[in-house]
Amino acid sequence: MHKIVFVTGNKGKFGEVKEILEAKDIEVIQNRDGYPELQEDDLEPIAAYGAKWASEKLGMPVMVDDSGLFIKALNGFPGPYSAFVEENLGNKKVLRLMEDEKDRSATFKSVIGYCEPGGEPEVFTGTVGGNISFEERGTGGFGYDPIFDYNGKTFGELGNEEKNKVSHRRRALDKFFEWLD
Ligand SMILES: O=P(O)(O)OP(=O)(O)OP(=O)(O)OC[C@H]1O[C@@H](n2cnc3c(O)ncnc32)[C@H](O)[C@@H]1O
Ligand SMILES: [Mg+2]
Repeated sequence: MHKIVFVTGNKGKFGEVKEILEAKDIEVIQNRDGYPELQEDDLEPIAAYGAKWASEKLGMPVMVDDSGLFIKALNGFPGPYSAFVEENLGNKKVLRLMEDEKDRSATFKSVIGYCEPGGEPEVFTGTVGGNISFEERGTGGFGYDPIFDYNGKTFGELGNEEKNKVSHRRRALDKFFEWLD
């Protein structure tokens, strides 16, 4: 049986990952110490570096999840700056930026970084396409979920179980499981 430390300060991410991993008989423990986040245009190098750094520091197999929302009409913004934008601007301001945009398409992306002490990091990427809604809807999930419309319902309206079947995070974790086996 695998036992993995998930380094994240995000309660929503941890809850989702725990549910998905436990169904696969993988034990996951949260560590909130964080890791140095590289300033990069994409998420893969950030997740790879974070996983390597934290596994060496903790001396255990570690996973991290660097994720973000890429909005087409905003040239991929907030992308790697998703955490900063969520904390400092919030969903209402993102909706304001999108006020006059007809093309509402957006991609959620999750990059799982995994590393064992002394090893090299692996990364697994999952994406899901949707549209930025015109208003916040739903109270489930976290972060950008209330403004990400997937087939007519926002991730905030879907509920955890449904979100976990189709989310970017789920798709990245499925690749991770395939590799782990
Ligand atoms: O400690 P870490 O794991 O870094 O937690 P974080 O919240 O800082 O996470 P990121 O650096 O990966 O930034 C991603 C941002 O995108 C948001 N986000 C990521 N996945 C999401 C999801 O499934 N639904 C809604 N928002 C999401 C998340 O809340 C952050 O604001
Ligand atoms: Mg972060």
